[in-house]
Amino acid sequence: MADLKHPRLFIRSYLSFEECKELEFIHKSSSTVGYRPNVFSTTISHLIATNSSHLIMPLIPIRERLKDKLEEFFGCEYELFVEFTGLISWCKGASIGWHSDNNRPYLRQRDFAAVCYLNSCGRDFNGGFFHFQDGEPTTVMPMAGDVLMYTADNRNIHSVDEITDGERLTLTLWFSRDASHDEDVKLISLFSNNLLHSSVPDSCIPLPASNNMYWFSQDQASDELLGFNICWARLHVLGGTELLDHEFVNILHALQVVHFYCWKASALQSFKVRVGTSKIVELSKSQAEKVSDLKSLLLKDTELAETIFYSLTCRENELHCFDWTNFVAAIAAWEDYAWKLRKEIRSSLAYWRAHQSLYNVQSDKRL
Ligand SMILES: O=C(O)CCC(=O)C(=O)O
Ligand SMILES: [Fe+2]
Repeated sequence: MADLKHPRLFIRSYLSFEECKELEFIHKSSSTVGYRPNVFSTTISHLIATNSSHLIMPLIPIRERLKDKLEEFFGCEYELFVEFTGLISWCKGASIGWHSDNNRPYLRQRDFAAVCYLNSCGRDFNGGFFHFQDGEPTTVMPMAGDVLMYTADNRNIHSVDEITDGERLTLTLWFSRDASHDEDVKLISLFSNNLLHSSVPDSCIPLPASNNMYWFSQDQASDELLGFNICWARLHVLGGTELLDHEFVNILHALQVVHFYCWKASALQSFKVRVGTSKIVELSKSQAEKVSDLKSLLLKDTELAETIFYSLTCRENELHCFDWTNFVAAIAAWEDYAWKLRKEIRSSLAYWRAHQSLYNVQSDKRL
């Protein structure tokens, strides 16, 4: 190990661009308001609770690779349990001062942290540099694919500068030596209840959680008079609220499909279309009224929503415009994608239950 005084590891380009994009899709279509101001998070238990368990499948091999790498580097093979896995984004105004990650009585079980950067400073957001108080590296400028691993104790006191623009996204994991804090055991029991004993017919349509999990206001204490529903806000910044019609069972369903379209279309380099060249489908009068009623109810502070969720690239005069034909194709592709993952999770669950551990069954040599 390089530095015993400050045990840490920084690896560039550990995750591929495609892995980052897939996790971005999952987060942007599933997040809830987070645990700190201007922070949003997607936890595995939330994915399970919203009938989106299958969306954890892309996380499983990444999580496993991170754990193996961390155990190897810090010399604690087979000693660690994942205590928490989450996709976490910080928007304009979010920051955190000097701290260590086990600095609260209820966080004492945390032994290590792994932070994977899923998008890039200067391109997707501004600000948000990571600093260690002592030792090398001192400062990390987050770039998509990079990973930072460090001990959760006071040998690695760190801070994150305020985000000044855009949305900074990470996959963050904490690890513990204490088996009673193994999140896998808790998650497997949630999966089992959800996927095995469900009385409702099998479906990939997400089910939104309670409204307060999606309600953002600058002052969390204020009531629902100001602020916005983050699902509506995310659709709004993509121009997608004009597309809502009978195709979508609920707002989360629309958000997943629209973000899926954004993910796949940008991979094909055909997503950014100059203003004026796209065909937008006109809604019927009654559909338009319904959307507008919902919008006024759920997007009370449009300006704030745009400040929080507009990406930097959106502002560069290049607007995201929808091509209706591609969009209809994306609806079908999203369904295929979801069912494929659903099948995978169903076939993995028996192995997970037997081992009480979430792992990549398909690549497992024991089979
Ligand atoms: O996102 C980061 O770079 C680190 C965040 C952090 O320090 C924390 O969540 O404790
Ligand atoms: Fe931290």
